[in-house]
Amino acid sequence: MKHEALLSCRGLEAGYGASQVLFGLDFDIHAGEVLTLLGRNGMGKSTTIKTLIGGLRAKKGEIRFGGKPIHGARADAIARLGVAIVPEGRQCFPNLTVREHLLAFADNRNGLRDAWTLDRLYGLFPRLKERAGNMGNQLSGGEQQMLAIARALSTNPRLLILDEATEGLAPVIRDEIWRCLDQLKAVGQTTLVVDKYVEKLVLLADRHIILERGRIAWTGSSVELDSDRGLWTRYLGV
Ligand SMILES: Nc1ncnc2c1ncn2[C@@H]1O[C@H](COP(=O)(O)OP(=O)(O)OP(=O)(O)O)[C@@H](O)[C@H]1O
Repeated sequence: MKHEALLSCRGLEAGYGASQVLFGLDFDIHAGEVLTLLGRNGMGKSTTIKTLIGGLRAKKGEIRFGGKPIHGARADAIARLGVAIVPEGRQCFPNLTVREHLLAFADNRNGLRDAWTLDRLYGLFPRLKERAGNMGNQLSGGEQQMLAIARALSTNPRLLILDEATEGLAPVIRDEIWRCLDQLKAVGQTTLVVDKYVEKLVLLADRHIILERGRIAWTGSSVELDSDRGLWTRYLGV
């Protein structure tokens, strides 16, 4: 028997005021899976994420996390259940050191095995260990992004969400983020990724959802997406 999904959406509709953006999304994220949300600009990826994390209220439909309904729950309550987001734009604190960032939010309230300790986080991002005593405002953009990911992991989330985590980063730093994703997948961290580097994501992720004007246009495995370049041109503009 298949286990219940960690997160499931049914008939999810959301938007801003009178303008509807999501028109009935149905999808599941299973524990241990790396899932991507793909689609051209303005197709509803960020809106989907905002709705999942309680930043925007669903107009219709259902979101369940760990079996509990969370549509209608507040963002802080959803975070406490174990959903952590690495937002676009990183948002590090200028006056906290790297180490302080990683300790200030550290928690394992959901009792995950193999919790993310400071040592494990430094193992994932050796660069952060070298910069442990530096303030947030002394870090490069790439280091801030690594710190944002490490900080989210320090809360030991059951679901990690990366929203355009490689946006604006130099290729060499982007590679660090891909390497991190690969390691997260190897240790079974359930992760939802929004990013535009499809050629990397088919190597790193298990499954993909393509959004087209607020609807799921296609969903399938990395092998399926990799072998159907028509999807790339039709829906992803690559
Ligand atoms: N705060 C907002 N108020 C009103 N409309 C919005 C708001 N945020 C997004 N939209 C609209 O919702 C639609 C979906 O946007 P969304 O940001 O979810 O797309 P996206 O797929 O994440 O694309 P992008 O990569 O450009 O962010 C777009 O038409 C956008 O203009």
